[in-house]
Amino acid sequence: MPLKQESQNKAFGGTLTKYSFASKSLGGLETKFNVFMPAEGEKSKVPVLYYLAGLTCTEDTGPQKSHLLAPAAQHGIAIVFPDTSPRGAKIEGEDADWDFGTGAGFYLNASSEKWSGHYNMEKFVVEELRGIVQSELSVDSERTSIFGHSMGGHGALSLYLKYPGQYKSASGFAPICNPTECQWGQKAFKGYLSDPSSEGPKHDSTYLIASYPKDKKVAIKVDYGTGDKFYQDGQLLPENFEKAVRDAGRQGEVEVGRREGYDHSYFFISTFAAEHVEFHAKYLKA
Ligand SMILES: N[C@@H](CCC(=O)N[C@@H](CSC=O)C(=O)NCC(=O)O)C(=O)O
Repeated sequence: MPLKQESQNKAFGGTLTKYSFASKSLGGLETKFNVFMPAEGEKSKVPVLYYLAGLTCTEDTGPQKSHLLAPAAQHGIAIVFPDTSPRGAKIEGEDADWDFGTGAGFYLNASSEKWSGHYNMEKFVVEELRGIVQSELSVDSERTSIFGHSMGGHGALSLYLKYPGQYKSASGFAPICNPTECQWGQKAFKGYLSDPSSEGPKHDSTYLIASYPKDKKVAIKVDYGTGDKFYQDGQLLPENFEKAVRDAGRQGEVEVGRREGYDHSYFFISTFAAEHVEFHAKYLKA
């Protein structure tokens, strides 16, 4: 696999390395991702977390702003930080809005003809990047979990629920919990999906939780802030997800933290970063 190393920095006793490669899932476009590898990775394969960032972010936002590296180093866990969309697909309208197209891939495979050649972030994260990370880096892919922020929180929860068993646990910082019912999700699904009303629920955690296999336990953690303007504007809808969790009889398997006064920013994420890594460490190191 022609992985090109773009940069490397020593951090918290381990390394943060940026790689690039030409992605098949993204129609051959070059993509970049960062990997935090704790010191333990030099001697043996370590568990791995995928961090999916939100709208307008890149592969650099998480490592630079989340404060996730120190707790990951403490628990001996690697973190992979992919980009949030393909870049440079040259599709008309791709750069027109900050909440659709570039920087807004929504972690699904587009089914509409216009976008489906490149906008396949689901396949990219679940299959292609995971395969590359497993074959090229010192990680134990049997011990993989996923988390993310906002659009990336939607990605983490929905991919966890769509692929039972592939991820040991999932968590979201202010995740978009019910994309078919909020403006961000409706706009994305209308653009990327050829039949949003029938396909949308298949990418929506608030619906997916009901069909998760009954013989498997769910391990999900969500935190959101009451001072988050996107929560106040109805973009996140954690209450709808909580109701779906109750209806599915999964109350004991999903933790939802309502954090008084916190907003949508990386100050909120960094406040709860260590708690989320600790949550995942329980499942990754069980
Ligand atoms: N440009 C927008 C704000 C965009 C924004 O807040 N993006 C969030 C993710 S929102 C959901 O996915 C983010 O993580 N931004 C990066 C950061 O460093 O904060 C606007 O004008 O409102």
